[in-house]
Amino acid sequence: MNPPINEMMQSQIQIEDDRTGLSIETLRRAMADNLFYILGKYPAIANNKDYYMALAYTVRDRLLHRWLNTYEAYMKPEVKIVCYLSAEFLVGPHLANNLINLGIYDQIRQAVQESGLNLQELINTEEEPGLGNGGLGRLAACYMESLATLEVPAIGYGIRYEFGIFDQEIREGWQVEITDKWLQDGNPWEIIRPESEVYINFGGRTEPYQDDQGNYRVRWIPEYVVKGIAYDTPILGYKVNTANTLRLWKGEACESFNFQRFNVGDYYGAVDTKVYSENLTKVLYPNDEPVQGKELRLQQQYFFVSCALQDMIRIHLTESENLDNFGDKFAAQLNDTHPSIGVAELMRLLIDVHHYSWDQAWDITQKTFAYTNHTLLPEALEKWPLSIFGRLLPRHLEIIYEINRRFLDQVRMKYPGNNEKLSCLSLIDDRGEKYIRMANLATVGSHKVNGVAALHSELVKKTILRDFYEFWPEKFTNVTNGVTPRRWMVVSNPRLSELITSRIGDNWIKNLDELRRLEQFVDDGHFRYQWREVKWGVKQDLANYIEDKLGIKVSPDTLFDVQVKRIHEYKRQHLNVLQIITLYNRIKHNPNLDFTPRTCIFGGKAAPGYYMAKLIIKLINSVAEVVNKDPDVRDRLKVVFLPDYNVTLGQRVYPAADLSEQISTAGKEASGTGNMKFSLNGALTIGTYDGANIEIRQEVGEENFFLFGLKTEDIDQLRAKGYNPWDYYYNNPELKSTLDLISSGFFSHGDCELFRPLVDSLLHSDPFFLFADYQSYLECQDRVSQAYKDQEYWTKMSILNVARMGKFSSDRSIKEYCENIWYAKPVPIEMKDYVQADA
Ligand SMILES: [N-]=[N+]=N[C@]1([C@H](N)O)O[C@H](CO)[C@@H](O)[C@H](O)[C@H]1O
Repeated sequence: MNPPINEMMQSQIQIEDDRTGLSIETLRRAMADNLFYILGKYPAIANNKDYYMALAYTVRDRLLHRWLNTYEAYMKPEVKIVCYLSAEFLVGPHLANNLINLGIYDQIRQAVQESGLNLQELINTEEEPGLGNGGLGRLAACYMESLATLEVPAIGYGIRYEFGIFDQEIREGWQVEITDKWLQDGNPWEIIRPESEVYINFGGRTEPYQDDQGNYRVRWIPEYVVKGIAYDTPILGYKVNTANTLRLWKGEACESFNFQRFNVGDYYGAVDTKVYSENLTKVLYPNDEPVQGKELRLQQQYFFVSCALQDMIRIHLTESENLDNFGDKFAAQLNDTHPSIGVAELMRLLIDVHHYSWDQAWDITQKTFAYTNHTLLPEALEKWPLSIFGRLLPRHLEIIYEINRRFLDQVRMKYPGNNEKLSCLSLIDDRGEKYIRMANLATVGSHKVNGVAALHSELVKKTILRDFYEFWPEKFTNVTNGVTPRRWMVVSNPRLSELITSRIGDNWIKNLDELRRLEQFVDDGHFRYQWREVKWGVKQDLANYIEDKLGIKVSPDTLFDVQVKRIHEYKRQHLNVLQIITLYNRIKHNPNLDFTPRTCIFGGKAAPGYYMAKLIIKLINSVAEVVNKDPDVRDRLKVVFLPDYNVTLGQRVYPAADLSEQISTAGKEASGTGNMKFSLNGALTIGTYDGANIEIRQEVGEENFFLFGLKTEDIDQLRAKGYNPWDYYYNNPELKSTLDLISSGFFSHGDCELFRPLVDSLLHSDPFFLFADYQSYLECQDRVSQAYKDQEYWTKMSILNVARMGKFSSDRSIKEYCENIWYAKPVPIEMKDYVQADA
């Protein structure tokens, strides 16, 4: 017999309080309940991983109301949703960030403490989802967090790789890649959505036919079909009710087991479609920039994009008759060309499945899509051989031909008889083996194209997309990258955040321009003292981590000179090493040299197939081995390579830096985002006139930025008149002795061959102009050493750097995308109780 209503409501409210209450007692009980009922453990047999999971579920309970209220609010036809299509989302660990964005960090810390546990230890047990390579993937994550904090409806669409970016181990100085089993202990932050399944075709052929109304149509008869299943992760805004969704797709077999095959003993055949389908989303391609034209990569791209577009159409048709206003409901951003097949896929879905005319479909497509370019590197511009493309996506090839035919008709109109223009603008590169140019497809199919920093966007218009810019100047714009201050300041650097808040309140966390108010305290000696104390404390933490992980003793009294980012020749980690060897030589030649003690810290993964990048890692570790134990150096110079650099380690490193190395060859780093994270944590930048360095210098003031090196125009002139690295080698004794020391085998136990490929590449071609910038860099580093001696002066520059970095919040970037590209507006979420909630 059911209990009387109010008793039921009472127990319901009780349950509700248990699952959303924030009193310390309720939180403690919730953790204990989850440990028992979800993890099936009791304290005596539980470890930190179990407690972490129990806590994660406790926190998840306290965001579900926001999440479901947000989801429901977006289902209204008038609500425009931003869909961020990205092959990478480098979200980082969730727990600490969710506690900060829910505003419950202190309650949870107390509840965990009263349970006899340590919150930071539980936070450190979380395995981060490494679903990205570097800047592009992390930018997508910062943007998703800012979209939620600004209460802009958004869905992030991507791939749920079973194995993310490899874990990096360093063995005898060499990088070794370890499979990233991030899911092995389960993932409490995602919810599977079986009802979201969609079907994705591959291969086969197309067939024209006439439908019942006599319309000519085309059907696609695929060779095989894969099922796409969505896994949703909530993306919380900071202290708002909004919780947007990151919807990542996993490939599954339509039929996971074929009994007929099994019955005839064909055991592999019985599961091959299962293996094939799941392989699709098995692993992330570990290349940051250079593309690998592997068929599986194109399959991955088409898979998640088709899942996303079918899902968007399903959402639209739950509230609208047809897809006429699809471009008003959704703004789909192409995060580089990786999802650009979406242009042809939306055309296919609109024409073949929903029977729109070509022109109607094309209007909807161009209105829906916008494209962000993230790199100028020629080897990073995706182009697919027609052979692979046509075999895998026969219908899309037909559609791309038709898009191209109609587009080139327009081009002929504007440039009659100009075949050069036609072949430059064509979606098809038909010189030699034919290719589909994905950047051209993305540009033609989008209403807006943007670069990621002012210089980069100008170079996009002047170089790789020049002809398109001349054809459609109004399409091109810039949105300089940004980073979220929640993860990169509040979560990563609580001590600095508290010091800032103690002086200007905490509005800066949601309105980063407020940091400017710190300027009034730059002449306050006590504030500068507090500023240095915070930095010293964080440096001590990193020093402890380095000793614990690597057994290397470094002192927080030294200048922490840090370069962390993917290893790539254009990022010039090897120029930094040349500088270190030069400093070492100076000490060796004059041990009593007046030397500002320095700890040079590196971190970053090299793409497994990128030999030169791996050799650079080996060189860094080899130089470290010699310098760190050389008695003449007397600990005044230390070199450290931090293994397995990722978001979690970044959160340790950015707050601890004094000097941020942003030394790419001018014109090569589209933007950089690490540069912003360092500066927001009080590090001063030594950098070239490249990417967002330029805008950081403009904001913080030239006097608070250590600029060196050639600008893009200088590099172009040098290249034009013929650049001979040997000239620099013979005319600069310090450079020569530095190179000669490497060639002599001094850092490789006498093996002169080990680093020859690197030395030869520099002496014979030096494609990234290290020699040309070497002297300017060394002199700039001397200025840094001088400046660091005057700690009051350095602290003033550090405070001014933070105070003037407001522009580089990803909130500002998202506001620009909303105003100039997506035409999307905030939709504040009213919290409705699904059951009596007292959160
Ligand atoms: N691909 N890609 N490009 C990059 C980074 N490597 O991920 O995108 C990042 C995000 O836009 C940029 O900051 C960076 O300069 C650029 O090289």
